[in-house]
Amino acid sequence: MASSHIILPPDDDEEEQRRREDEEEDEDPWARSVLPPLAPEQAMKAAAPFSATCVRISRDSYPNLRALRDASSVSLSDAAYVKISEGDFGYILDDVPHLIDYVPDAPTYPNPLQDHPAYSTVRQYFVNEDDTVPQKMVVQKNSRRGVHFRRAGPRQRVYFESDEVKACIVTCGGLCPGLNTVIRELVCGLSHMYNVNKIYGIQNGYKGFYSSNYLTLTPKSVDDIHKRGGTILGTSRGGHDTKKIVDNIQDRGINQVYIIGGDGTQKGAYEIYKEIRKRGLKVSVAGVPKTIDNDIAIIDKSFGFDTAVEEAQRAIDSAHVEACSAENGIGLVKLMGRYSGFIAMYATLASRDVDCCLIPESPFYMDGEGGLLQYIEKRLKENKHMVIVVAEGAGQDLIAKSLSTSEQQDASGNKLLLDIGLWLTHKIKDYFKSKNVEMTIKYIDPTYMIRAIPSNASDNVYCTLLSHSAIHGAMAGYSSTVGMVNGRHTYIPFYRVTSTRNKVNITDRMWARLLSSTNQPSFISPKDIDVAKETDRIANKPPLPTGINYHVANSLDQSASSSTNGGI
Ligand SMILES: Nc1ncnc2c1ncn2[C@@H]1O[C@H](COP(=O)(O)OP(=O)(O)O)[C@@H](O)[C@H]1O
Ligand SMILES: O=P(O)(O)OC[C@H]1O[C@](O)(COP(=O)(O)O)[C@@H](O)[C@@H]1O
Ligand SMILES: [Mg+2]
Repeated sequence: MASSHIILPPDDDEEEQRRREDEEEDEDPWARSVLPPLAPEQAMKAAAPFSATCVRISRDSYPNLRALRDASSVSLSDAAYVKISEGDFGYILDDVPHLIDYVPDAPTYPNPLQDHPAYSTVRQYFVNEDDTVPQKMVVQKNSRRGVHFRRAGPRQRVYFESDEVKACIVTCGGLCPGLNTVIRELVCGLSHMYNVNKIYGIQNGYKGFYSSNYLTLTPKSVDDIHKRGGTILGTSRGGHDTKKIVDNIQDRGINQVYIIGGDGTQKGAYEIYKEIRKRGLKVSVAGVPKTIDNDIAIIDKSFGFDTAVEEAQRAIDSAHVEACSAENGIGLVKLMGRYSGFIAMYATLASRDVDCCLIPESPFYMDGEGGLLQYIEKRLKENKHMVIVVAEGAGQDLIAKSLSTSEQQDASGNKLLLDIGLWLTHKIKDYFKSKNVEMTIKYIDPTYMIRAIPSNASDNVYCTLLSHSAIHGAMAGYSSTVGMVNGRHTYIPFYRVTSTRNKVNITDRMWARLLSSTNQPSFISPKDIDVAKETDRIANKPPLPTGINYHVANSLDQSASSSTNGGI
């Protein structure tokens, strides 16, 4: 496959001079992009695992970099870490960093799996270095091949000897079913597949790197933890002090860091990686994305999500029973989902007993024609009972307005939510009281119950595969987040999973299915739909703009590059 790596320009005088000129012309900070710490020869080596041709980006390419930034939300400081390659027919590899990007002489060793009695029998067990997975599956005849991620899995050669590995595992952020399974599978996978026996658990999230003892983990000590909810390591919000964390990694000789957590955690993992790289340490950083809200970008689905949706059914069933057993009974269930309403949407679709689902992505209003109260009244008249599911992040603007409270944050900087369930309960009660209509409302808040349980069978298997991908990647010298993309396991650059958030798209067919199953009003005007479509169009813009010159030998033909969706 013909491909080329984009390497930002080295810091030589001539370039410097040109950059200064550019600065004067153009105040866009991207044009003054920080230069990478790599010399071109090192960069060439860095590309070696992908057998690519490295190409320096010249001054002429700055506009392209700016466009890349605009299209994929790459921040200025990320520029030096982005590894983009191009191939035939619009193929783009959004690659992940590798140890030899900055430790060019790191030795390699044969993968011990080849002598493993179970794995050595697998035909084609090792992943081909050139294997990549497309981000978008649906294409047209003339589509460009679009963005790809490196396929996860065991490599023929690894960058660590088994004896040399000192691994640590940390869990951060809120709970999620499956955390213990991931911990277990990381410990057992490292031990059973790669004969690693120095594995440590960091207690209570990021701050545990510098404030607590490290726990020794063995396959025996984690043997049955997957049957328990929560995390045996403990977790926390806040406390990410990059310098202190990396000081401890360095002092204790840790060379593989496994970080399980959500979007905030993956941002933290990226900071740790950058500091490790700055110090030239031979350390792999592997992020395993965790989020009960399913709001991490790029990946198909987060582990624990299915378990959470399943558990939510029990609350909805109870709400339904309560509602059916009363005159004008309403069952109201609040589910998690700070910014994204996936749990509420899937739990509603699965249940079929829900008459209205409210999520943060779809603003609603209470009073007047087409409002929530009018709909509830109509539904009770028709059916004598109803069930409402609300995601905790929905309607926050309405509560804030009526209570005139100021926004508060948790230790990680996440917005602290006001209780939409309680607020709705009072509003609904007041409404019917003012109309002299008898009714009963039962508010069920199972939010913490659905994330504190152990993962179900399919999430357990998913956790195992994610953990194995993380181990294979770290052993092979990659630093990245692992994730399933279109059903295949991949290594995704940290910046890609943290630069945007996965949200329910209220202009796609899934939300329409929900509306048709509940019969609730959409609460949006045609004008709002146009705005949502436009937002969606912008969000789905290809990460690389069309028709740009990336110094690729086999550049794209004009017709392909002018396709409206950028060929992705
Ligand atoms: N931008 C960031 N840079 C570095 N660390 C971060 C960042 N955002 C969050 N973190 C750290 O990641 C950890 C978990 O973040 P949090 O948002 O609470 O949960 P989650 O990872 O589940 O989203 C916390 O310890 C927090 O300090
Ligand atoms: O655990 P806390 O601090 O009460 O926060 C609750 C939040 O945690 C979540 O369950 C998950 O959030 P994270 O992915 O950031 O961990 C949200 O749905 C919810 O809003
Ligand atoms: Mg989060």
